[in-house]
Amino acid sequence: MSGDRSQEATVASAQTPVLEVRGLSVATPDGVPLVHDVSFGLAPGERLSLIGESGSGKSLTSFALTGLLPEGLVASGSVLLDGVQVIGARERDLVPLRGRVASTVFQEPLTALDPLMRLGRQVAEPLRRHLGLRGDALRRAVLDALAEVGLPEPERIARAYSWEISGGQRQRVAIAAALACRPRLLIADEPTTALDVTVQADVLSLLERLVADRGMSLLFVSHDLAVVSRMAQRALVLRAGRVVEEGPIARLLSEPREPYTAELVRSARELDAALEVR
Ligand SMILES: Nc1ncnc2c1ncn2[C@@H]1O[C@H](COP(=O)(O)OP(=O)(O)OP(=O)(O)O)[C@@H](O)[C@H]1O
Repeated sequence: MSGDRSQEATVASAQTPVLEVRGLSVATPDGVPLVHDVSFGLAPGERLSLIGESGSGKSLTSFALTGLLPEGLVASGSVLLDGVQVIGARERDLVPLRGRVASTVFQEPLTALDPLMRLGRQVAEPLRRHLGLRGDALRRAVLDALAEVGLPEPERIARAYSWEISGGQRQRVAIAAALACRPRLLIADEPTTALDVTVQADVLSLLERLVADRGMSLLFVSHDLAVVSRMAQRALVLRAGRVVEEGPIARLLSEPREPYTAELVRSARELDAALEVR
């Protein structure tokens, strides 16, 4: 009987949408709208991208999903994360969701990592808090998490500080910490923009592999259409805080309906062509 019930619970959780966003808006304290009426959903294992030029509201939208908006900004509408309402929730009700249900990897790993704390402790933190691991089990889980993101010599990296390793390695450590507790959703906000071009491709391959192997849902935030078309199946195009177009990426690239999307596609192609000429 209890076996049946636990099986039912697993099935129900696999079917619950990971994320359901309805009419999400973000405004300044004096009411200036920065994000307006954004809606979308993410099914288990689905990969969606938010694209748009700088300042279009991609980051504020992604911060609002886990209640991480900058001080003073106000979110309204509805964000159901694994069935839990994020808008208006108390901070102490959101903490258990971050890292456990949804994790964010940011553009600049230096801001995600504490320069005064050994990297191993930073990967250990979510494993201790969410999974209650201690002692040897915790040490092993930290080394496994570092090895899984392709870091050589995980023991050395665990003892190092963030300023002692390269930018690409730092982003791998940030990914290890974000994914240590096997969240259902990864929010990746321009995760390779701050990295050298040679390292970018490796980090994208790593994210692709982890998302596929674990059947995670992915919200991939980027201004770079080439990267987006590799990482996601569907995209929302944001402009000045509003969704102007959405659909499968192949269709957005071949038949953009909005002039703004067409412009994004055109500048991406121009950049590609310029690189080929060189
Ligand atoms: N704390 C804040 N207070 C007031 N306005 C803000 C704040 N943070 C962001 N904004 C404004 O909100 C708009 C959307 O910003 P957001 O960072 O979401 O854009 P973005 O599309 O992620 O751009 P980028 O790719 O440059 O990060 C911008 O006009 C930005 O100036």
